[in-house]
Amino acid sequence: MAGKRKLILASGSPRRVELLRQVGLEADRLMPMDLDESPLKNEQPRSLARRLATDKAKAALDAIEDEADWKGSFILAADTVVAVGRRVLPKTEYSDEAIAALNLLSGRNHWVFTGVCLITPDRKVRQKVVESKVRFKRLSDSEINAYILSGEWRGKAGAYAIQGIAGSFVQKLVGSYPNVVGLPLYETVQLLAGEGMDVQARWPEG
Ligand SMILES: Cc1cn([C@H]2C[C@H](O)[C@@H](COP(=O)(O)OP(=O)(O)OP(=O)(O)O)O2)c(=O)[nH]c1=O
Repeated sequence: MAGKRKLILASGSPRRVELLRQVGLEADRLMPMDLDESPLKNEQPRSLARRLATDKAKAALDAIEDEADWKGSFILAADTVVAVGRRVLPKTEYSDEAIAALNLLSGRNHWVFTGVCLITPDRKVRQKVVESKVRFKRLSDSEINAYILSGEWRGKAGAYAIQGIAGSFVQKLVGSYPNVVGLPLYETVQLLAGEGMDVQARWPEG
């Protein structure tokens, strides 16, 4: 019966909705979960991505506790973390922190980790962390200033969005492009299918 279960996306991210839709999966419900996303002391970027994805999914599970119609749903959540070495870059809110982050990324490799958590209808908790290595070209001050004016860095992990102007900063990407945007598609669909979702039955007809 898991094939017919509903899918809750524990997210408020329009990018995650769009990425799921791209592979023929429409979430039946969106549940943005507002959590404190600060890293714990000495927490590695990969562990942070896994923990936050899991906390978002579990928070959604708690929230539907009294909703009989949604109890046996799949719950999917994700969290994307940008890191240089062990250092986690913030989701930038202010231009000075965005300038600092972009200077750090300039001419270097960094890692993007996206944690994905799936809670199954029988409440098993499945997790994956997908990593991608991204190399930015060297950014001049004038490029950084112009990028700041674009506003595309606002609220973004690592102060950039690869799906926008910053796509032109990327010299090399080893891993998964949708993972950098916010949801690794191959791994997410593997997780869902592996836990009994009839993925193809959800594909739209054209
Ligand atoms: C590196 C990178 C980050 N981002 C953004 C997406 C997110 O805003 C942010 C990662 O934050 P997340 O906490 O993973 O996601 P979110 O807060 O947007 O959504 P949710 O409700 O699911 O928690 O970085 C991009 O859009 N493109 C990129 O290339």
